[in-house]
Amino acid sequence: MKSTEFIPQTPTISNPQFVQIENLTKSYPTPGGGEIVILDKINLTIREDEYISVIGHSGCGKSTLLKIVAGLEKPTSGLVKLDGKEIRKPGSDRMMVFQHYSLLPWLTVEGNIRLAVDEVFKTASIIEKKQIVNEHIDMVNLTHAANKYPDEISGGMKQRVGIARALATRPKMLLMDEPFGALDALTRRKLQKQVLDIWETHRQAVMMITHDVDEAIYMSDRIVMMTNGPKAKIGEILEVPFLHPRDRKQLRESKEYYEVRNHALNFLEKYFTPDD
Ligand SMILES: Nc1ncnc2c1ncn2[C@@H]1O[C@H](COP(=O)(O)OP(=O)(O)OP(=O)(O)O)[C@@H](O)[C@H]1O
Repeated sequence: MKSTEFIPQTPTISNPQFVQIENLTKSYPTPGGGEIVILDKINLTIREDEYISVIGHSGCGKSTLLKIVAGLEKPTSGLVKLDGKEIRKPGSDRMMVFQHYSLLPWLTVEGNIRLAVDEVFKTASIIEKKQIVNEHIDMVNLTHAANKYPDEISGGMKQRVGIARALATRPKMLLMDEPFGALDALTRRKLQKQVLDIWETHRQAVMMITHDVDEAIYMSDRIVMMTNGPKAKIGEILEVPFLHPRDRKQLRESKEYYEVRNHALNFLEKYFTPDD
């Protein structure tokens, strides 16, 4: 028996209202001098260790919602709080992963991650920073490519660098906008698993936009389903009734998986418009 088994485990209490989106509305001006309401009175809370997916038809305002939580856009009315504090601008407590990798081409894999670590851990020693960088390169299995430049690695590897870069700054929340959307099917599956493995060991709040219902079910605790825009609302929130860690094959063998899947697909179908 390992000695650690005698150590009493302190139950971790996760803040159920870590992220609070309250009555959030977002409008944009129209060329005619009016305004168009994109998001209409959105209310949502996210737990400190919860993985949320957001699905909805193209143009309904998913990215706009994510950008407001990131602090890149301001709500027209309503607010978003993170850990009790109102979000007014971007901060290192929230990191984003985009569909397109946004790496600096003149820096190596290590250099790209190092830049973010230097920016956030200003007072850490060189050795500490190097350790953080190496740990995260290793976490996404890129140690062999640490000295390569972005144009020398594949799309999947670039996305792993983007994920390692976001995680290396130890954010309280990870915001991902279709992070696997640009990848081929096999790479996408591998990276979904890798991200889920990392999240299962280092739980944090995640908000991920996806168009893929299977991805949402495999990865998230709840699926936020948005109605079509303009004036998009949260139509329904679907609980995903599977414990972590998850195994894709076991999920597919369960009847509940298809119930959840059909429920989500029926929701999307209901809001389908022919020009989608
Ligand atoms: N800066 C802006 N000014 C005016 N309108 C905008 C602006 N940004 C987004 N919009 C509009 O807001 C709506 C929602 O856009 P958003 O990108 O959030 O949708 P989405 O659900 O993420 O779409 P997709 O799934 O296609 O990425 C769209 O009609 C878009 O044209």
